[in-house]
Amino acid sequence: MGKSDKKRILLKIGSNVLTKETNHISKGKIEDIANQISVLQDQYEFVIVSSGAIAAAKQFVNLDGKEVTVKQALAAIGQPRLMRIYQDIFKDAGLFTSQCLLSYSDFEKEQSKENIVNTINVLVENNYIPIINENDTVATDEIKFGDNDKLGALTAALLNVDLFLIATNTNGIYTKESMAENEVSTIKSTSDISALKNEIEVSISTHGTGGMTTKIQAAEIAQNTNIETWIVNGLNDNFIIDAIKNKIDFTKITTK
Ligand SMILES: Nc1ncnc2c1ncn2[C@@H]1O[C@H](COP(=O)(O)OP(=O)(O)O)[C@@H](O)[C@H]1O
Ligand SMILES: N[C@@H](CCC(=O)OP(=O)(O)O)C(=O)O
Repeated sequence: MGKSDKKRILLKIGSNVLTKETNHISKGKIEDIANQISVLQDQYEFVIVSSGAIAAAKQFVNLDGKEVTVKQALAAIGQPRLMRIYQDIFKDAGLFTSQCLLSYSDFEKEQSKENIVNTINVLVENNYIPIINENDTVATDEIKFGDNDKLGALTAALLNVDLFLIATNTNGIYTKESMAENEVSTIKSTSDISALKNEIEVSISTHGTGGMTTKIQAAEIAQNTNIETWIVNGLNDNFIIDAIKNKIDFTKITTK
């Protein structure tokens, strides 16, 4: 089978977006993503890195304790539930889904890397959208640090995608001045990762999360393999299409 001439997008969707900042998975958000993929599918093919396993479990089960093993158990309970929600909603939009569970260490072994690429290529060629999450039973990196950004970047680099799109809950990366003044202003385009890191240092304490730091590290991994990263507000409907059409503010981290 020949390689398609479609542009390949690695779409990373964080728990904040998937839950629309509530305590349950938003079917409306998954519908929004499915509808956009269906509109774009003639020109773009998608590989998804999706968080949300723990959130999907928490909405119906309560396990005692806050330690990592409890989170791992919650992820094991929630992952099939999350996948069923994806499968049902994507099917209604005429799309097929598949699940791949990966961990960082898989990206350190040549054989595993080759196997990942081959499997994902067959899935995509046959129109089964791969939905990737960390294999939380065997690896705890992402649930310890609370983000799938690095997993998204490693996958984007391994697959040599055309675009790495991180869907989060802000209109991209804001300048530290604008955050301090409470009138946020998006950094629209830059290739200067170290300058971006400086913007964030102060902003983290303002907002009290390290969320953007891991996104910038992820963008750096992508940039090192010549891939552009877009950080887009996934809470808004139609965010992928609107970003492609340049109708919304978001941050582009361009290649050097
Ligand atoms: N300069 C900045 N611009 C935008 N958001 C920032 C900045 N610095 C820190 N943040 C924080 O990063 C958060 C996004 O990261 P995170 O909470 O990990 O989301 P996700 O679940 O999408 O991975 C924002 O909601 C914001 O609180
Ligand atoms: N892999 C886990 C946790 C990953 C996580 O929380 O990441 P993110 O929402 O991207 O910051 C899950 O699916 O719940």
